[in-house]
Parts: sequence; structure tokens; C-alpha cells
Amino acid sequence: MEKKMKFTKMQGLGNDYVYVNCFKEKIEDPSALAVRISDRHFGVGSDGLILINPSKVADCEMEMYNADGSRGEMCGNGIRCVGKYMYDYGLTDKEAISVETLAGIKYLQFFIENGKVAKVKVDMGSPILTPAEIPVVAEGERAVDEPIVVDGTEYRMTCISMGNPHAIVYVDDVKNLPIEKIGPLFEKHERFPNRVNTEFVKVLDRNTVEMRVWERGSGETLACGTGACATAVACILNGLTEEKVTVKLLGGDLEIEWDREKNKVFMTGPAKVVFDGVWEE
Ligand SMILES: N[C@H](CCC[C@H](N)C(=O)O)C(=O)O
Repeated sequence: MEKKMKFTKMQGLGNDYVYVNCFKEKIEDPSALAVRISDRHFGVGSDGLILINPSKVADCEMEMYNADGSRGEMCGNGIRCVGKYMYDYGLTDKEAISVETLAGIKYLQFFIENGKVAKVKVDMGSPILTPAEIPVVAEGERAVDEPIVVDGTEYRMTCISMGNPHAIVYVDDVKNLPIEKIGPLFEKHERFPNRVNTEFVKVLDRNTVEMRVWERGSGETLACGTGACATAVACILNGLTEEKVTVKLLGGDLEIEWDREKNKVFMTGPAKVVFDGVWEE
């Protein structure tokens, strides 16, 4: 018998996911569904699948899958869209909510325009710097400005977890980077037991960087919220920027601040609905 499932396509700076309201829908195998629904020719087309679930400890839970079906612990662009969905689709009337994730409970503040969420500020929590917790194979207490050889070339990386693993690599030319070639080599490098999201970064000034990202399980995306947070933390740790950083991504800009006194990273950016649909298979 044909099954129908309502979904909403949303995007944060072009990092697009299929969202399912699991207060109403039940998904048998979300990992397998993520692969089918993310396909840009035979499916809806997206960077992955995000389920919005009831939660016992927060206003809702975000369950995120990459396009290859692997589960991500946290998703910055995704959580802003989860917040927007909760408010715009009437699951909450609060202008600040909490969202349970595999990386802990995150707190969101909405900026409302014409009765709908336009922008969201997220407390992304504290960055994780201990190599074993990222995880990355590295000596010492942190993996900052750490050498790594990829495809015969030595790069310097700084590794941060925002609940999910990131390697930040500084390059001179972000635009012409052979990201399709070196992205997967970083992603699957033996020093990353859980694979890794890799951000290729150029510092423009003390408050601005530009970045492209090769995501674990999804390939190059137009933006990565957790990646932008990890990038800002890496730049501050390396003394390259101030604590407030505009991260310029292919899909647009994210405003990141690492409040070092509170040891919290804040991310502010847009969230948009593209369309509502019905998935039939
Ligand atoms: N695009 C997401 C990150 C997804 C990370 C995922 N690729 C992983 O496996 O960690 C973001 O905006 O933070």
C-alpha cells in the first residue's frame, strides 16, 4: 500500500534539508529514507533529512541525517530551521525555545518579522577541543595548528567539535580550491575515527573570514552552521580574529561570537521555508 508522508523543504543559507514533523508522522527507517529523499534527481533533493520529534527535556528534539544516511550529532543551519518550523507551523507560540540534540540541549531566540521567524540566534554551547573527544588522532591537549599530510601535501589544521567533528584548514585561495578532490580525502582520513567535516578558510580581516566546507556524509554544501562556529573558534585560538566573526559562505553570511567568559558560541542567521510537499512511495 502506498505510504504518504508530509514534509517541508527548508534551507539555511542554501544548506537545505527535508524536515518531517514527527509529532504527527512516524518514520520507520530515517537513515534509509535520508538517502532516497536527498537524491537531487530521484528524490526531493537536499543535503539530508531532519526529523522534528517530541522531547521529554526540551520543546522538541532534532534528529539529523546526512545525505548518505549517517546520523549527525548537531546541525547549525538545521536547528535554526527547526526553530522556525516550530513557531511558523504553530507548535509553539514562544519566541525562545529549547531543542534536544545528540550534542545536548540548545537554546534558540527568534527574530520575528510579519508574524514569522526571519532570523534565529542559537546558543551552540561550548567548543570541544580535546582530541579524544573530537575525535582526532593527535598528540597533546589540543589539535591547534596541527600538521596533516593529505594527498602528499602538508596542511596545518585546527580541530574543534561543536558536538560534531570539524577540521579547519587555512588556504590562500578558497574559490579555486580542488574541494571535490581533497574534501573526501580529509573526510575519510585515518586520523578521524568518526570521519570529519572540513572547512577551508581564508582570513579577510580581524572580523571577517571566507569559507567553503566539505561535509561528512553530504559533500560540499553552501553553508555549515556548526562549521562556521568551529571556524570562528579556530581563528580566535590561532590569534587571527576577534571574538565576533562574520563567516562568509557560498550561501551567505553567518554572524558568530565566541563569548570566552561564558565559553559559549553564539550563531545568528536566517531560516527559510522553500515549500511543503507530500512524499509518496
Ligand atoms: N550542515 C550542518 C552540519 C552538518 C554536519 C554533518 N555533515 C555531520 O555529519 O556532522 C550545519 O549547518 O551545522
